[in-house]
Amino acid sequence: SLQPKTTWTSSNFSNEKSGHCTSVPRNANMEKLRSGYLFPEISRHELEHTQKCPHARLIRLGIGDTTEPIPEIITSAMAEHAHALSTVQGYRGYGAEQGNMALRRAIAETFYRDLGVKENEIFVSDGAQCDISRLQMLLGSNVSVAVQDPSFPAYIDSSVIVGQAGKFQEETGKYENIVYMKYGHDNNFFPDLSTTSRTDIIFFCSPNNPTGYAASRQQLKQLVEFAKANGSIIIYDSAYSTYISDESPRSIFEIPGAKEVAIEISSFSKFAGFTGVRLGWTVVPEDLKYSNGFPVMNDYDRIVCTCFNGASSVVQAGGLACLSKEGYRALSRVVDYYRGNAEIIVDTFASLGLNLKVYGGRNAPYVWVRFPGYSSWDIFSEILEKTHIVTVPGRGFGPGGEEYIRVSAFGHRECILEASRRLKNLYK
Ligand SMILES: Cc1ncc(COP(=O)(O)O)c(/C=N/[C@@H](CCC(=O)O)C(=O)O)c1O
Repeated sequence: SLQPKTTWTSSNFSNEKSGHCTSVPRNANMEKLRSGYLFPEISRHELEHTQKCPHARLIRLGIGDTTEPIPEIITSAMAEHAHALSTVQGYRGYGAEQGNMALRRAIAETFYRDLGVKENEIFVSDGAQCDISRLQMLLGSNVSVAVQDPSFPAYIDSSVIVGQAGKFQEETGKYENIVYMKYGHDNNFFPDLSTTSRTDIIFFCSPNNPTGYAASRQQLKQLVEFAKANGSIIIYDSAYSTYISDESPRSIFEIPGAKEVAIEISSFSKFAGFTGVRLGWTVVPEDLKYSNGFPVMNDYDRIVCTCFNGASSVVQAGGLACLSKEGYRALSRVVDYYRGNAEIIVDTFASLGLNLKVYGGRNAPYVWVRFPGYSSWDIFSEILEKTHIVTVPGRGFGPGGEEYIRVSAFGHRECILEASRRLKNLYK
């Protein structure tokens, strides 16, 4: 249940000293963060709405959180492992910080077969969001960063927290020292690299959150060449790769030369429903070297060993079951179910006849809807107030998201159909 949680930020905290204060100074980087993290903010708006309309049946198409049960073959593998911990012969303590070797091998086999990714280059974790922060610890504050605009907010917020960013500029809605690679309907959803400044790190998400766009092979070749020419490292987020239904690359390592310039993070959250179970992985290729020739993988291994004691053994048993033939087949049916939801959402907005433009939903569980001339927070509020449907205002993903909303396809089918009916009643 949603508890009222005030997120204390610079904007809603007054500096009056009340009661005892320590002498510890606040981290100046935390001061730079402009508002609460986007998704708890959405939850806060949702809570306020339910308090205002206690009888409304809310439909949550905001935070990209899975809703369908995990197939029995996977949950029973976790239960079996958990029960074995009650026996002398079955009990296990700390595992390898890098992950269970059988699981690392299964990830290599399932997602990187014939791509030359080896199991020792795969680091199992408690989720991609956590790995983003561990990678930021690895990189430190003296690197320059580029992000897509709009983009998943964790890249920017973690860059601010570790000190890579300068001050926030109210007038542009951007942080200094971060390069925002604008992309959208007017440039085929891929940034113009010919006008993009060089940075040490390039965060790139495909299929993209929030736009749902999957970069083409040609575009990713450009990205790899751009990174190679600039001596940059790509951090490629493939959390939604299992939703790709066309020939778009599922991994950056499908692109020749990528192992010398890219790290890939991914997750069990969106294809296995592990958003609350917590399991992900990061690929750091042996060929990826710092400017002094030192392998990045060695330092990432040190970060993992020092700052993380490995993913839960129970959850890793579940991960292994996900990648079994039967488990993966069962999960593919769930991914198809969400794809069907996305199709209904795309058709709904396309049918409204307003001057709006509908993107995404084909290779990702997100539909990206543009209401030209409207503020995305106004659209978000109008839809919430008049249809009790939660979406995410595009502006929350960066200045490039203005005029858009993101609609998640994660939901029970009857909720998606009801949302479709309500939107048609509102706008038709
Ligand atoms: C591109 C991308 N990468 C990583 C994640 C989080 O992955 P996990 O930490 O493995 O669950 C996400 C999760 N996104 C959800 C949930 C966000 C959240 O609650 O932090 C969303 O965009 O609604 C993501 O979109």
